[in-house]
Amino acid sequence: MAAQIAGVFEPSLQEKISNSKILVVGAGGIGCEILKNLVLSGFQDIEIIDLDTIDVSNLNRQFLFHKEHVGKSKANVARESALSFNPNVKIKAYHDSITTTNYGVSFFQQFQLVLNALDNRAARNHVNRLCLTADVPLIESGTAGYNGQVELIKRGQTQCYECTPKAAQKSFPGCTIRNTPSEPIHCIVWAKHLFNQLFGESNEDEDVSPDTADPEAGAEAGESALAADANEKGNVDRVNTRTWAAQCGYDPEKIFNKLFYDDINYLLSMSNLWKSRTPPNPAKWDALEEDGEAAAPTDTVLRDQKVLSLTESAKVFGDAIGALKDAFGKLPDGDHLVWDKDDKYAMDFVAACANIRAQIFNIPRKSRFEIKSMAGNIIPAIATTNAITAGVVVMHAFRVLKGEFEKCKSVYMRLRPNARNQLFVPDRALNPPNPKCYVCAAKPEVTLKVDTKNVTVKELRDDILIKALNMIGPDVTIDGKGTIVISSEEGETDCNNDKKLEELQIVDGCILKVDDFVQNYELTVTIVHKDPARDEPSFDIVADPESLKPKEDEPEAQPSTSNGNSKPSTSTAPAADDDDDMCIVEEDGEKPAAGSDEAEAGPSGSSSGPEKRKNDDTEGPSTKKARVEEKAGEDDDDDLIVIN
Ligand SMILES: Nc1ncnc2c1ncn2[C@@H]1O[C@H](COP(=O)(O)OP(=O)(O)OP(=O)(O)O)[C@@H](O)[C@H]1O
Ligand SMILES: [Zn+2]
Repeated sequence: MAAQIAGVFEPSLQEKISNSKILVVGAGGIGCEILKNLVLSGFQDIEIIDLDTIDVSNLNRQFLFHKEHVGKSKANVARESALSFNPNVKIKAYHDSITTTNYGVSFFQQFQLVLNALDNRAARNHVNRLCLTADVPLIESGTAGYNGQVELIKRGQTQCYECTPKAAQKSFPGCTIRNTPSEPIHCIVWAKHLFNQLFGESNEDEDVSPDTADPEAGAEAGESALAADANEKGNVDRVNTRTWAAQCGYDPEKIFNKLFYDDINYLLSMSNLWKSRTPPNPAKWDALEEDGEAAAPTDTVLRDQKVLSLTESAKVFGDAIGALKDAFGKLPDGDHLVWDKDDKYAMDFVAACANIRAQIFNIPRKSRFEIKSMAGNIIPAIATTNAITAGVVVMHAFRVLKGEFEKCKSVYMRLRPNARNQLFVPDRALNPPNPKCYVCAAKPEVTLKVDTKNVTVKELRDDILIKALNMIGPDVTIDGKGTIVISSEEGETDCNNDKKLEELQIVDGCILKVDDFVQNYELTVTIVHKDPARDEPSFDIVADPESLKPKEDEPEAQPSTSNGNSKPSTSTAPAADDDDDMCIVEEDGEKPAAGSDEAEAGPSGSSSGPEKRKNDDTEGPSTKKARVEEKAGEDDDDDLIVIN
């Protein structure tokens, strides 16, 4: 191993490599490469954590895993395979999520360095917070296709992962999904929601029935649209969708007619919606056979590539419902299916429903392959990008161990050389912390613009604090009064769950103190009431209260990257006047010295091996909902910052 061979590294680094304890979070595409690099570099004490098991689709690039490992823990198998390179290394593997309470601040404090090799924002945010609290340097990395990025996060010296707002997660307003879809993706999202309503973890926000509370439908929704059926929230849930489907024995014809005929007629009766839109055409099961088209193709290639007709989609729909009903029936009571694009019937179901709904709403239908990419938000994973990225991560690790933080400038990998002929573009300098960051600032605070009349305490906890602000178990008190609104102790404040915020005096101007014990994170939240318009979310989080001031006070526009991440004004753009060589530039214009550890360990920018494209069925298991959402909306621009 390199550190054990005299002369490869300078002696002080050699010693640090041998004596440092390193945590690798994630044993996927980048994680496998990092672990191999660490072991071959001579690290002696490594811990690795991954919550997932090995999928056959990982094998093309996660080279520590082989066919016989499919279904086994990624962390454990990665450990075993890495030990085969060097059985003398101490590697501890955890088959677990890093976001559980088992891995608190004291766990993180054991390590000299943490290396993230994750694929979702929620876990990244969490590790970011714990490393800040534990004051352990974190090297964050990610790839998206041919693009990659490595950055150092060090408390007080660099930006943290949450210093700059990330591109908003691609989500769609409920009434567009439920009432007025206009793009294929709207139908795909609706179909995934339907899957959950029938077989998955049902979620009130994922209702698929017509929404009579749609402000655009106006008063008419109440008059002519069978308002008697609507519940107080305006949803047509005469009976819970799953209960109803179970009562009718998951009969495909009945389900089809309810979703695609009755509900569509209901929507048609909300005539305000169709004043400036093409109205939908309800479809009836009986009428389909007359279409006389061939049965759905059984050949897999054809099945994936062909754009199925309404009749063909209905056939696929029927078959999928039958298979999913059987799978659901075999689960223990209270358990549910999890949508997975690699599960044939789960995917068939979504593709068929999306296409049937698209046809009804005069939206172009898509092939199963296209729907799968959109539903799974797939960006191809490229083995070479992962390998190069992991190489840069470990080079940064060496610098961190040497205390050379200023040399750990963020590095961006691109598909094509830029004007300076660089494939690896480093920032000019470290990006300093954003003093207004709602995570790493001395006194983190945000302004929450929220519909205090309609948003409930439960929504404040689940949708805002946990989902949007990425907390694990928040405790919330009203500042000044000390009233406990939300407690992380189970059941303690359940009586508040369904209360609207204003009922608890959480109104315009109110200040909340939020404390997440697991993350050791305290946040001050100032409430600003808002009345959302149609298609507008019921809340916005504004990290910088200055931006609420009138426009004339607005400061100069901040530079932003192509994915919408705006950097603080102190941030630096990738160096424009660096050396022309296709290598990582150490300082402006300075190349790694031949024979230095960087030169030895560094990836050669122009030596990309054959690129393996991710095949179409490579997304990880769907237990990782947040991951799927995260990838949505990311573009493939050369300037890309984020991250697979
Ligand atoms: N909270 C978490 N705790 C531990 N490991 C996590 C957590 N969230 C994600 N991971 C792991 O991070 C790894 C990221 O690797 P990668 O991006 O290659 O994903 P993948 O699921 O292996 O591949 P793909 O998504 O491309 O099919 C995965 O193995 C995933 O299980
Ligand atoms: Zn920050």
